[in-house]
Amino acid sequence: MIIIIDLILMLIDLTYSIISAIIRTLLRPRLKSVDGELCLITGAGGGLGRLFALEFAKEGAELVLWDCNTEANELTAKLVREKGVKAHTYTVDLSRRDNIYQTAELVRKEVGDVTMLVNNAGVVAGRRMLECPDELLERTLLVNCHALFWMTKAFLPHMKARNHGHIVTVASTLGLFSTACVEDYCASKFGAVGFHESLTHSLLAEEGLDGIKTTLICPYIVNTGMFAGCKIREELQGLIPPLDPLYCVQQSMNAILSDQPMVCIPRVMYIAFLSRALLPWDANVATYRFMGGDKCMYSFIKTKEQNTNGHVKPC
Ligand SMILES: NC(=O)C1=CN([C@@H]2O[C@H](COP(=O)(O)OP(=O)(O)OC[C@H]3O[C@@H](n4cnc5c(N)ncnc54)[C@H](OP(=O)(O)O)[C@@H]3O)[C@@H](O)[C@H]2O)C=CC1
Ligand SMILES: CC1=C(/C=C/C(C)=C/C=C/C(C)=C/C=O)C(C)(C)CCC1
Repeated sequence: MIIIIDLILMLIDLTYSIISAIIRTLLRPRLKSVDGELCLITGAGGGLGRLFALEFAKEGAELVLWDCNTEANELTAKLVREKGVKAHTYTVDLSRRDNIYQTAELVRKEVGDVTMLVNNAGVVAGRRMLECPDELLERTLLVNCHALFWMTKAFLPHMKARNHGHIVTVASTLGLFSTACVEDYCASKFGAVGFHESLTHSLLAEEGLDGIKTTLICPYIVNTGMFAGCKIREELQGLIPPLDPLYCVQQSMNAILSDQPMVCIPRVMYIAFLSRALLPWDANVATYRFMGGDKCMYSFIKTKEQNTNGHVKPC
């Protein structure tokens, strides 16, 4: 008998979530205020990270900016301060767990408890696996995936103590479906998606933690330079163009500020995600070949080779 009641309650919940998701998609959802929040952004010296900092500053959040590139990070801080917002910079190598924990402690002492965490920093080896130094492949996993564990372990306890906070994971569409020649990146982003989802389930399952929100962001190619050269079949490029970084960040901000659990940017990427799960493997291979998704990284790898001259930029 109880199971029947539970089943009816579950079906009501399910219908309600579908209807509210549709309404959220069609109407403009109410956005929360982040005025007075302490927001930490990793990779703040780079493309999306800097734009996230500027958007959060516009919304009135105080900022803690982490990057391994001190100069680029200071420039972000300068731009943020010009908006009359406080910004605190830290030079951190996210591939080093000890460095993350030490810097987190320093932030707690010098600034206070972080209430919003935007795990944005990411790297990609950009070489064919068999020709790539092991350390470079390993670095992708450390920065894009392992660092999520250490960041969460460092900052979640204080959010839990106050039942207040928000953890944002900037993953990728390549965390939902994959392509050739980016094994390190796909493994790390699939890992990031899995980590994020499990963390979200853990928070939902624990009583009294309804004040801690999570958002997973899965963008397609963004014109920041990170994936310069990556392209699909020429005739289809106009149909699914690379994203403008500001558009990507504004769409992400809408998702974050409306406490949306996940967003694919652009929305058409949900179709690729769904077809990966629903269609037979060979059917996906056929659509990849037709759309140029199978070899989309070839020119990226070539461009990266030319830009770096075969050298690895140390963090
Ligand atoms: N660009 C794209 O097409 C897409 C990007 N994404 C994801 O979005 C996020 C942001 O990407 P994007 O802005 O394009 O990337 P960028 O390379 O422009 O910026 C990344 C920033 O992170 C910093 N960083 C790299 N490694 C470390 C490290 N070990 N410790 C601390 N900071 C580090 C970089 O510093 P430095 O410059 O010195 O290396 C850089 O400032 C990433 O997670 C990426 O995977 C998702 C989908 C598409
Ligand atoms: C594989 C594939 C596609 C191409 C996807 C690309 C090119 C994704 C690039 C993503 C990047 C660069 C993410 C970075 O984090 C299509 C055409 C959508 C069709 C379905 C299969």
